[in-house]
Amino acid sequence: MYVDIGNALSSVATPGVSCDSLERLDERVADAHERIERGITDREFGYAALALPEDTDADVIETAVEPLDDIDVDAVLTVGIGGSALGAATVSGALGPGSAGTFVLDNVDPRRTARLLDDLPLADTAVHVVSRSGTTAETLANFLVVRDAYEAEGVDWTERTVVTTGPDGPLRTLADEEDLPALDVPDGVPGRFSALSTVGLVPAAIQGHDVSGLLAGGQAGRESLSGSLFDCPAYALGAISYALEERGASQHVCMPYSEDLEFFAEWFAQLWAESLGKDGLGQTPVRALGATDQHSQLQLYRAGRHDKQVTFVRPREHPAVPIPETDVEGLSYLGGSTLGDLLDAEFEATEASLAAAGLPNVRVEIDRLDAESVGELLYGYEAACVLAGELMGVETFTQPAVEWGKRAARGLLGGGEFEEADAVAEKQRLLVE
Ligand SMILES: O=P(O)(O)OC[C@H]1O[C@H](O)[C@H](O)[C@@H](O)[C@@H]1O
Repeated sequence: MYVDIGNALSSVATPGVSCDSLERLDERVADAHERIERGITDREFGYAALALPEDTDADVIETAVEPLDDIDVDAVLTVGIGGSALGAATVSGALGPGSAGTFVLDNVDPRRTARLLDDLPLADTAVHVVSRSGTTAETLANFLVVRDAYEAEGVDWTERTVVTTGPDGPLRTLADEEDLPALDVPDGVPGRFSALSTVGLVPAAIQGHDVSGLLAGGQAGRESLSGSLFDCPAYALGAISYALEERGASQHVCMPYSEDLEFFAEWFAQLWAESLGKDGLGQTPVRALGATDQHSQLQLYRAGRHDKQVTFVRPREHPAVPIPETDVEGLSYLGGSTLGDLLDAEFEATEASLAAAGLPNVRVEIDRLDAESVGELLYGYEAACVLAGELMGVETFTQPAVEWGKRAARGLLGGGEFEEADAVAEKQRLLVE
């Protein structure tokens, strides 16, 4: 992974702004790096995520999905939500379908769920049900609906299902009762940091992707961590994002120039929002796609309120799709190029346009969309996020605000006594009166 913060540095280095000078910032990166290293070594909660490339056993994942070889798997359906869905969606999205298409049920929208279950060839569809807690209402409800659809078609779902969950909870009970292949979530790793584990890699294994390569890429990211933002791409990204946030960049636009990285932008949104949105701080993540969103959002980024950091994410190599020569007047300039050339030109023009307008932007590149590069990209963003959290002084690995809503929803559905549900009921009562 390569990170170029050149276009953002001038914003940070502007004299008189209430932001650390670069030198001081780098000293703080060195301190934070020491803290992070201690956390990784001791496998402390959260920091353990940065040890996943070493701790995840590709063989365990590959062995768990072996029984699926007896079925001609055409599709893999992930049933999970948040960190239990987005890592897998990102990996599979970035690497492409491999031997089976991937689908994700991470919402309880009845229209979408019904349509998806109607369309999927269930006899040839493997299901990966993931919930770290084993209690998340959306995931368990969707799984019950999926099971029912298999039974209605007379297809044995138990032969097609792999579960990944924690040691307790209803999902673990169900896996035990039905004798399903069940993988453990890694200890001490919050869902949004678990892409490079059983949580994120099962669909990739079913699709025949190179799970060891993904972990090797993560390990390259691990080995690149060092005590200076000038030597470590991940920390350059984390430190500049922190510094820009301090300077008013309250929004962080993640703009991949690759359709296959669209899920990556969604994964980034959860990582950044849940980890850093605390104590009145944090950057609101915004998802955009190059070149498409140049034609819808770029006007705002360049000429609207300068409260944004734009981070471009792109592979350096593209498959060659030549644009045919034409003698149509006004189009001849396209002939002889490839779609990749055009995409690159669009990217470079946009980057220059934002820089010329003084909007800080960062460039994150990988060589190509292969297992190693994607593993390194995911690891690099996680390390960037952990570093930014250290610099901001927030509790990166918790999400109390999300949990309030989860408890309230369960309470409202009769899933136990929850004070939060009482608060919602009281608010509804006041609205009615
Ligand atoms: O994996 P689960 O326990 O089902 O949790 C799924 C998701 O639930 C919540 O929304 C949390 O805020 C997320 O961080 C988590 O990834």
